[in-house]
Amino acid sequence: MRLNRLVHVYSIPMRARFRGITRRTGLLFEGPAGWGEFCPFEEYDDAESAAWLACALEAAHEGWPEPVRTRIPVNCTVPVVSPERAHEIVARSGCSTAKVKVAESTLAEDCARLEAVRDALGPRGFVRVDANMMWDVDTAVTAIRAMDKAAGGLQYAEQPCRTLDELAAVRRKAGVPIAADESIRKAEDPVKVAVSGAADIAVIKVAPLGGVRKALEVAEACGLPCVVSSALETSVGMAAGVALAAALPELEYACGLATLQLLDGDVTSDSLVPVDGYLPVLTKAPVPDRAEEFESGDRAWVERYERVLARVSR
Ligand SMILES: O=C(O)CCC(=O)c1ccccc1C(=O)O
Ligand SMILES: [Mg+2]
Repeated sequence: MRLNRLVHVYSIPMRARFRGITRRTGLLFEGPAGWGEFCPFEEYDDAESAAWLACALEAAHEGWPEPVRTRIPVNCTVPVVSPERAHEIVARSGCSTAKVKVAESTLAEDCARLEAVRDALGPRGFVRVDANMMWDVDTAVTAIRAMDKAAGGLQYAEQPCRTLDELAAVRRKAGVPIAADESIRKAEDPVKVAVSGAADIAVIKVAPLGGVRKALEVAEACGLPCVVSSALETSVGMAAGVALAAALPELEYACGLATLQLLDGDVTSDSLVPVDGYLPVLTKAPVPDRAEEFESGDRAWVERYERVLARVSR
């Protein structure tokens, strides 16, 4: 495959630290079908990054399957911030579902943040938490029960522990539905992983799963209701997640695609930020007409892209 001509390497500061990072970096390129975004996290090796490139190549060279809906309900995402800041994020978001990152601070701090989130949402909103595999079974059960009380009811708890056996045990004991995220996207073969005995909901991410078509296969194979969630892409990559959510036969839950607000800027003037809790479905990624403002000039990204490209086109 020929190297694409037009390439931008971006670096955008995060408004708050999220999953340990304070800047988001990646590469954008254009193909005959539109723009694609290649943005595996910095620590990912070339093997793990190959799926992320397959997702970007699908956007740039093939385009996406037909949507079955025109807008996507989304949750706002609350990082580890003060209760006051959490309240503000939720109240300003316009979303009726909030996902709160937990397990990075004390349980008391998580509970205080959840109380603030419930206060901002009102009694009819939905609150979910994401622990990113941080707990063992006993810690998870204790924490989830306490957080369920503090939040005035949890919609689900995402990936409380590392393994499927642990998720199944927490699911039996905690009395709150469980969602699998890392168990799917980090699996040897995401299509074959048997999550339905361990979780109630599947979180699917378009870039780590290798594109919209691959992720649709994963969604169908897992046999669970799905929540499409972002990997902190700019609007270019986010459009692929929106295309996946738009093509899923069923969509019961709000999706984790409202993460542009976590970045201090975007590469396009057509930013995919939600209005009244929904994102519009696009047929292709927006043009990154503001990429120059965030251009990092980091050649290492171009080298990474070329190495991984050689791997996927082998
Ligand atoms: O789901 C959301 O609301 C936002 C996306 C999110 O949390 C996330 C973003 C980047 C990397 C990992 C995760 C995660 O779900 O664990
Ligand atoms: Mg998660």
